[in-house]
Amino acid sequence: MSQHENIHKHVFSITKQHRQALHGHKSYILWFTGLSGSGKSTIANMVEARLHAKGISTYILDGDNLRNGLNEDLGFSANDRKENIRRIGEMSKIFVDSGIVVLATFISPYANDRKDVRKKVKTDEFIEIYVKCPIEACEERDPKGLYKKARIGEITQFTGVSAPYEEPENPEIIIETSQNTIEECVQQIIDYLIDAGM
Ligand SMILES: Nc1ncnc2c1ncn2[C@@H]1O[C@H](COP(=O)(O)OS(=O)(=O)O)[C@@H](OP(=O)(O)O)[C@H]1O
Ligand SMILES: Nc1ncnc2c1ncn2[C@@H]1O[C@H](COP(=O)(O)OP(=O)(O)O)[C@@H](O)[C@H]1O
Repeated sequence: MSQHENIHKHVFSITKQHRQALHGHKSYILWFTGLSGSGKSTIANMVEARLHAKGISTYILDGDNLRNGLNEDLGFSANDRKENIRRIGEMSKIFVDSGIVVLATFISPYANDRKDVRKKVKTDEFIEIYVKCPIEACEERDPKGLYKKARIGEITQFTGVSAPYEEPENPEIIIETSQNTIEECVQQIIDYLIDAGM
């Protein structure tokens, strides 16, 4: 017997469409993926400020922040990362249903885990942004000193050093943070959203 057999979905009268109409805009997920130090949080922070200034309701879900709360029980094994991304995917879907634009900033190194999130929402509600930056540049930045610790073995399973990162094959947007300024990367995302009517 399925454990879900006795769980019945309740349909409420106020729907995503009602909430979107109240907000006056579409809701969707901007999914930032990339190495530690590639610029996910920096860019998402500025994109959110630009959207907020236009009257768009937003929320940032960030790896470090969520791992101090909802996901405090998870580490960095492949299975724990999968569960991390699964939970964030479910949360992101709830945000989309509530009419809010989600900016999710997670390394999310496994292509299949990202694909699973994509499948949870409609095609145009998931915008994958590959925050592309060579590991050498990320390591040079090392904003939290984590690469240094990973190189001397103080942190294990560190993405790009002792754990894999699978590059997105077909992301909606690629920003190259070692080639372009922060402002240029932010503008590239804003331009995409304007072109897509978001
Ligand atoms: N082993 C290891 N590998 C990668 N990252 C590590 C690790 N240990 C701690 N950290 C810190 O955790 C942040 C990444 O968390 P995420 O939830 O985004 O990771 S994942 O998507 O589940 O792979 C990551 O944040 P960012 O630097 O902002 O990417 C690090 O600060
Ligand atoms: N073009 C750029 N885009 C994003 N970040 C940049 C860029 N150029 C330099 N940086 C710097 O790189 C660092 C990126 O750190 P962070 O945003 O925390 O990365 P992540 O969230 O991916 O770990 C910041 O110190 C930021 O100022």
